[in-house]
Amino acid sequence: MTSYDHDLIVIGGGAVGENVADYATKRGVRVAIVESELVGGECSYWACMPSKALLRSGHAIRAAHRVAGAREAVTGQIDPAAVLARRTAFTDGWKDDGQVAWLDSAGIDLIRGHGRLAGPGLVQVGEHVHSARAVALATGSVPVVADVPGLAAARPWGTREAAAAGYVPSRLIVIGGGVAGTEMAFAFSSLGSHVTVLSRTALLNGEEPFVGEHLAAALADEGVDVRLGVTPARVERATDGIVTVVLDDGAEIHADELLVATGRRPNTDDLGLETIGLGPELVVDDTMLVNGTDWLYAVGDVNGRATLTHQGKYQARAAGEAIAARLRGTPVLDEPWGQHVATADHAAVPRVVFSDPEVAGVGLTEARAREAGLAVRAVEYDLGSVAGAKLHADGYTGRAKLVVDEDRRVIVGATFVGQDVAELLHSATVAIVGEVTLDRLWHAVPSYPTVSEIWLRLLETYGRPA
Ligand SMILES: Cc1cc2nc3c(=O)[nH]c(=O)nc-3n(C[C@H](O)[C@H](O)[C@H](O)COP(=O)(O)OP(=O)(O)OC[C@H]3O[C@@H](n4cnc5c(N)ncnc54)[C@H](O)[C@@H]3O)c2cc1C
Ligand SMILES: NC(=O)c1ccc[n+]([C@@H]2O[C@H](COP(=O)([O-])OP(=O)(O)OC[C@H]3O[C@@H](n4cnc5c(N)ncnc54)[C@H](O)[C@@H]3O)[C@@H](O)[C@H]2O)c1
Repeated sequence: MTSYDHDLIVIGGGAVGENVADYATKRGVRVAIVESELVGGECSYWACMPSKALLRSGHAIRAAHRVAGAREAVTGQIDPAAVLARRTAFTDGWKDDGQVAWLDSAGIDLIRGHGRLAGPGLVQVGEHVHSARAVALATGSVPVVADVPGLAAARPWGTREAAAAGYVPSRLIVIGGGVAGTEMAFAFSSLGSHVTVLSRTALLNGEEPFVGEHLAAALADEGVDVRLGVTPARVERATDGIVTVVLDDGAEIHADELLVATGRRPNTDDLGLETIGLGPELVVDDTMLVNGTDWLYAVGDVNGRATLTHQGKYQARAAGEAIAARLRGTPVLDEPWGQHVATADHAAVPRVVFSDPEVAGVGLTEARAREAGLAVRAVEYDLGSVAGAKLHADGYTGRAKLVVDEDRRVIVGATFVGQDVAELLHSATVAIVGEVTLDRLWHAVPSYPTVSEIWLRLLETYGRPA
């Protein structure tokens, strides 16, 4: 009988890798994690946590300003140094001692270094080759930098540098009108930067069209210069440090820093995939098993299915337990919505953008549903006219939309834009995953006067059968 160093080696100790390891370990699998930087990964140190910490203080101040009686109590300015210090506290000062202690307490081995496949079930770290019955890749994603002449030489910030910023530049240009660019524009504008956003398309172009319109208006209200439909043609950084972006229409914009947030791609660089006959694009089944193998898994951002921490962790729970089941020889429950599959990746991925107003969406947009061939009907409603929203903030503005599959009479997509709508989203996720029919939804009564009454208004707009 062959002996292995471990039952499972997980390459990459971000949130996703940790969860694969945790769920497999709890089922009796002996696991090691290989990590080349900090245990906890991008989300903990350079993405979700620090970016949300940078955003939160500005949101709190604006929320108080929107309520008469409270606004009079907020008389000072935001304190950027205190915000940056609070952000740093959320990253534990970019130290992973707490995460390492957790791995230890969970009985998961940690191997520090760059992991690379060296053949089936073999992982090379430095000079040493470790063997395992199964390997899970959880190596995350890396930024895609736009191919603009002069950009690399201008030493732009990526999202890492922005999230870990030690100071607030007085002028900041953001290239990219996606999730990261939009959030960072709100964060640095709140902190006092004069921000210019350059986007080829509407902001958050993949969401319902009213999303980008609300965000562009809110950013403009904040004093952000939002330029849509523009493409940077050239970038230069002068010897005095000032950055100039020249647009395709010849316009020039000057700033102290430039942030590039133009998307990410799976991190399959230097992973040794060629040693097992695979190329850089990993295709997985719903248990995250890589096609053409019976021992290799790819989980989280690296498989490109849904590049969000919560969805990667969901995949990790399924994969960790599927790996354990296969290693033990017990049944793999891989029917749709079974214990060992990530079916929700196809139907119900929740997305929150922590802008102000917030954006919260789950499932399909109307356009995506139609592209998928579904017979859908969509209804929209003005969130600002719901009593709970009016109480929540004076002059509340927002919008909501449901996309209904007319054949099954269930919701396949929901989108909300407005202050604090993130907490509304899980109700829609439960409705989609549970395939709750519209007829039954009429019996899910929202409390009065909450923002959730938007559900009733949307149902009334859709109408009841005669
Ligand atoms: C600015 C920004 C903000 C974001 N905000 C949110 C948010 O609010 N909510 C949300 O859900 N998602 C957010 N995301 C997305 C989220 O960060 C990712 O979906 C998440 O980090 C993916 O987790 P992961 O474990 O797959 O990868 P990662 O977190 O990238 O972890 C991968 C780990 O693998 C390690 N590694 C890589 N290669 C090797 C190797 N060969 N050997 C050893 N170790 C290796 C890396 O060092 C890293 O620790 C944000 C992303 C960005 C860029
Ligand atoms: N709140 C959250 O959950 C959150 C926040 C930030 C990031 N993220 C995750 O991180 C990922 C990366 O974020 P992102 O905003 O970089 O990606 P994105 O795909 O959301 O947006 C990229 C933007 O860059 C633009 N772009 C691409 N190439 C360009 C070019 N050559 N020139 C000019 N513009 C160009 C695109 O049109 C798009 O607007 C997201 O997909 C998301 O999964 C999540």
